[in-house]
Amino acid sequence: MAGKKREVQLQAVINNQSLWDEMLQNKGLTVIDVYQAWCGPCKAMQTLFRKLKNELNEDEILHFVVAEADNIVTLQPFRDKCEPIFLFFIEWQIIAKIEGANAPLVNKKIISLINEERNIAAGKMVRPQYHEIAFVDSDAEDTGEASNENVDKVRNIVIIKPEAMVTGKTIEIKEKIINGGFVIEAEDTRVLTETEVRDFYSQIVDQPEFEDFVPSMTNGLSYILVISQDNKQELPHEENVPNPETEHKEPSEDQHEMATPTVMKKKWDSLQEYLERQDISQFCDVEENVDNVNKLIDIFFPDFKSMTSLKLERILALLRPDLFREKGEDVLNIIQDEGFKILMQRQIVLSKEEAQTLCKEYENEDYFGNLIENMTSGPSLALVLLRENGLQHWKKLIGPSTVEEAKDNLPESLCIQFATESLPINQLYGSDSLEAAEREIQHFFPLQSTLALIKPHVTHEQREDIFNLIKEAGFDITQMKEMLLIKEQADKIYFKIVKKDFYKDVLEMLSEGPSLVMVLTKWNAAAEWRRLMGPTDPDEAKLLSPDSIRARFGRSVLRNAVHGSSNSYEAMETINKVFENFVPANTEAN
Ligand SMILES: Nc1ncnc2c1ncn2[C@@H]1O[C@H](COP(=O)(O)OP(=O)(O)OP(=O)(O)O)[C@@H](O)[C@H]1O
Repeated sequence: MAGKKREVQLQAVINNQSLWDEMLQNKGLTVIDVYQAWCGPCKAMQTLFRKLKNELNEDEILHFVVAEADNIVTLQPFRDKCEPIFLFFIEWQIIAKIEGANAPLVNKKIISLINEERNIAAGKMVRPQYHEIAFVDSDAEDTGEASNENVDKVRNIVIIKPEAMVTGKTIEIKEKIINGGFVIEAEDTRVLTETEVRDFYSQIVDQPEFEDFVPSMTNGLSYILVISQDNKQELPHEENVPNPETEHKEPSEDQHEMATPTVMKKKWDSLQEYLERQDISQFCDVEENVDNVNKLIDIFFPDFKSMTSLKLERILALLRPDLFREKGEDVLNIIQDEGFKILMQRQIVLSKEEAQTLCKEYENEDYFGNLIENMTSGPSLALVLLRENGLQHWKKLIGPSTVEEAKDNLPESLCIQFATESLPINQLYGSDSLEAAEREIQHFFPLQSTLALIKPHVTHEQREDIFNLIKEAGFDITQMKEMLLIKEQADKIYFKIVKKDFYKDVLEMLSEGPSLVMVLTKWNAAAEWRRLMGPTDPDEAKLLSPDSIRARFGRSVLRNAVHGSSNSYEAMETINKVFENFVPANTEAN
């Protein structure tokens, strides 16, 4: 009972308009936790509020209230939201708003406003001219970094031309775009139709050379990307601004440096400008006009709007070695229960440099040395997670970076749940922003290419189904051509079995019609493609891997629908023979 009484005193309940009007008479600072009747006030913040009230309220200038949005007209814009919202009320005005249970931020805000109130009362400062904040009823205003997303995001469409595709430039271009701090929101490889080429180049269709240009755009695969840049990105600190003199410098072959989370926060004037500076603008064309971009998104990515309204976000998460070893399974279960889809996962023993980059925020702590030793002592688990509002949700789920901070403010966070004796830090890591996530994913899950083949017996309809499976599995089709595989060509692909008795049957089967030969690219492509193909014998595939391509489209061991390189080394060799001039992605074999 005593505890309950304390709780009532901590936050006065405002659940109708007249109580709200009464509250407006409060002296000092009032912190309003806006809630909905159906999801209740934010419990996670009560420990912090209690602590602050004990520490700061001797002169009774700090008040906490919970206010029910459904019954108070002023709070109408906050109805139908379950994300906690905190309003800061001083002198008849709401002067600040924080969305989400961001304890450190709320803590800082309260302390600074109370200090200000005391200085004003002591005559040390004049009350500032407050500007009451406007409440906007917008779903885009959701939380933290995502607020005003549509206003602050600039989208461009980029087409990487067929002539660049055949040399494998796509991978380099994509890497540079990500390293420039841009986000690839959608991507697709396809042979453009004439109409699509005319739509994309609508500004130059009247030029005399245009008709000669069209075939060069329809004679092979193009790569189409929707790329966004966050207008709100702050300019980097002085030391992080890339030096224009050294900006073009490529890393050496054996140098796989991890981009630090802050280095790339450069706000470019435009994507076009950035591509030019990187010497890659000749391989691709950019559409920047907002109306044209929207029109082209509808043409190339009809599902884009519904996808982005879901705010599906990809992030990198990491379980540090102690946690992964002792409670990895438990954490993976929680991740899935929280609605995250695990797109990729791998165990990785971090290098010292990688550990230092990931632990940069602790570098001034006396335990930093131990931390680096611990981080490099055994495998961590790196994960790529996908979820609606993934970035914010993961941050909230794992809590702040140290146990100390989490203990007071977020006792239910994974930081506290999985705290260890050995180190006072959060055993889980997550990307800081979507831009950082893309760079970290690229670092921990480097791209690799493999050679894939669809055999002649596969019908056109089945090919389409296979393309869909390939795309759903996250592969880029980086290169593709139809080939009638006569012996000379077939030997390049099947060099491992040319001496086998059944090879003549393979040659006969391949001579029945054109095969479709492709380069597929994603992290761990060779192994992932073999997993998607399934066992060699379709009957075995039906038993062991019923969703695999061979189980679904294979007819016999010989006519088993598809082929793939055995490993990344074989892939490199074969791709070089079949697609001359093509530079495949293969960081593993480099
Ligand atoms: N005993 C056999 N009789 C007839 N054809 C066979 C036989 N064994 C393999 N093949 C054919 O030769 C291809 C290559 O054989 P290999 O042993 O390299 O199989 P794999 O590595 O599982 O499959 P792939 O190389 O096609 O991805 C198989 O995909 C299959 O079509």
